[in-house]
Amino acid sequence: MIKGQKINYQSQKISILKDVDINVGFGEFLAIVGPNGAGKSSLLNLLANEIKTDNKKNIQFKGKILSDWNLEELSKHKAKFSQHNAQDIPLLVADVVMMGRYPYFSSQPHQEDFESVQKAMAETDVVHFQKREYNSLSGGEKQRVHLARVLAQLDNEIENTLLFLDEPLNNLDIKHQYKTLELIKNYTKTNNTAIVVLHDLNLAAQFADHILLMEKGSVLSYGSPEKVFTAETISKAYNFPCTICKHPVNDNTMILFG
Ligand SMILES: Nc1ncnc2c1ncn2[C@@H]1O[C@H](COP(=O)(O)OP(=O)(O)OP(=O)(O)O)[C@@H](O)[C@H]1O
Repeated sequence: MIKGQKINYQSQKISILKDVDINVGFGEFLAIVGPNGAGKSSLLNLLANEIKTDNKKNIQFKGKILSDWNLEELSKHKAKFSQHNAQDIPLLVADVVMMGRYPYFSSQPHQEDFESVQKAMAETDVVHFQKREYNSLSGGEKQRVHLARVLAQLDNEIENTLLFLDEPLNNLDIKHQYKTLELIKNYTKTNNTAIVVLHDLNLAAQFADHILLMEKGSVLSYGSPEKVFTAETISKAYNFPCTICKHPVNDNTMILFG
């Protein structure tokens, strides 16, 4: 679906990404993890075509160089949920979700746009807020509205779409954290791909197919949760002690800190 070789990125002469290799397939759930400042958001922004750089020739999306894509066409193949969503949008909730449909109509939304909005709002449990002012919602409720917006953006006939999510669990209560990860997992089960920045390593181990662990702009480890999440690797990345064991219920890799 998307691959990049030796991705380097610098801003204001500071090197932010160094020789990052990445290859994410159709139907894959990739979690990008790592300590603060490791370069996770920068990598996501670069892959999502949201950073202006000359260095995009070595990123290919669906077999075509990322910078060669027509932007309108690209917006129907991939969507991105940002870490810092706008907190002040003077619109009703349903109209914020409709923003995801902008690539599909010019002046007035069509019936299918309204249907996509309703479907996406149901998936993220915000239907009951749809006529509320977006600005009146809580932080977690606003997050779910933006999640609905990006889902509505990718509700189309294209076979393999790609969702980028930068810390989608911020502000969410435990039930909505799990519901969101289950939603992303189900999205990947129909051959779509999700690349998700997560801070909770145990949730990453439980839901992701592969983990990309970053440290200081480079890839420290990349592979299955069992391969990446060793006590030695995690302690090195986070400079914090941990123990690895098996989750007593689902047998997934479990990390205990301290
Ligand atoms: N435009 C910029 N100019 C200078 N430095 C930058 C710029 N953008 C990012 N950085 C720096 O690059 C590093 C990586 O930032 P990035 O936001 O990608 O990290 P992150 O892994 O997503 O961190 P966090 O977990 O805190 O969100 C940080 O040290 C950050 O301060």
